[in-house]
Amino acid sequence: MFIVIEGIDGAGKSTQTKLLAEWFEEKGHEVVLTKEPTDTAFGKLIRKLVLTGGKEGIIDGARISHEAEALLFAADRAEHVSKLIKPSIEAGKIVISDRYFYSSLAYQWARGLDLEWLIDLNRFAVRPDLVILLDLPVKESMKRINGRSIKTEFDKIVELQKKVRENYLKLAERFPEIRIVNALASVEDIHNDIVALVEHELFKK
Ligand SMILES: Nc1ncnc2c1ncn2[C@@H]1O[C@H](COP(=O)(O)OP(=O)(O)O)[C@@H](O)[C@H]1O
Ligand SMILES: Cc1cn([C@H]2C[C@H](O)[C@@H](COP(=O)(O)OP(=O)(O)O)O2)c(=O)[nH]c1=O
Repeated sequence: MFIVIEGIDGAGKSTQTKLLAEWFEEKGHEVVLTKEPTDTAFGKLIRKLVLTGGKEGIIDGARISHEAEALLFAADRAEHVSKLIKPSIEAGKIVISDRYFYSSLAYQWARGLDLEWLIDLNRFAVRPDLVILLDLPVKESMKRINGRSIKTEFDKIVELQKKVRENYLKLAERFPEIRIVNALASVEDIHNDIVALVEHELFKK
């Protein structure tokens, strides 16, 4: 089974992926908890070039293009799918990813790239059984992020986060595997909502 948790920065993805992994482990399942961008060389390159917003991202004095950004995230994902996600699913493990293909659609589309191109670029990405979209207003997520020490370039741009949120909600209309969960609730209530969705998916299967 392959489950993805999506949402804008500060929605509660890392918090909920850990709780869901523990829930599966308590039921005796073997869980692979992963994230995008990954911690491989590709993920490190992305953080260096894209997320710092600092001088590392500058090549010949200009920030890398949005197209190059999208290609980097897709390259990281191609390795992630072939080396970790697919083999783990085939081995009968529960894979839970903090961000995946839908982040590329929501964020790079917000950066002005063509949605159909982004979907084509990621056609190799095996589709999850369930995608949990943690949805909340940006003013709340910003409050949560401000409590965090390290901020990425994306975190700080409120306008971008608003566009990303709108994009996610549009994607939820297009991709039936996406389920929207109210991320304004308490950590425990969100976890219970996610468990209810997972149980439904497990029994439905
Ligand atoms: N339901 C919640 N209500 C209030 N604060 C939360 C909730 N879930 C997470 N947080 C806090 O908000 C911040 C962002 O949570 P995190 O899980 O890191 O979000 P993300 O991974 O989506 O960026 C953290 O400080 C976390 O403790
Ligand atoms: C996976 C992915 C992330 N992103 C953005 C979303 C986040 O703002 C940023 C980093 O993701 P984030 O989840 O914050 O990673 P970390 O916690 O390691 O910093 O990258 C994209 O723009 N496209 C993608 O395909």
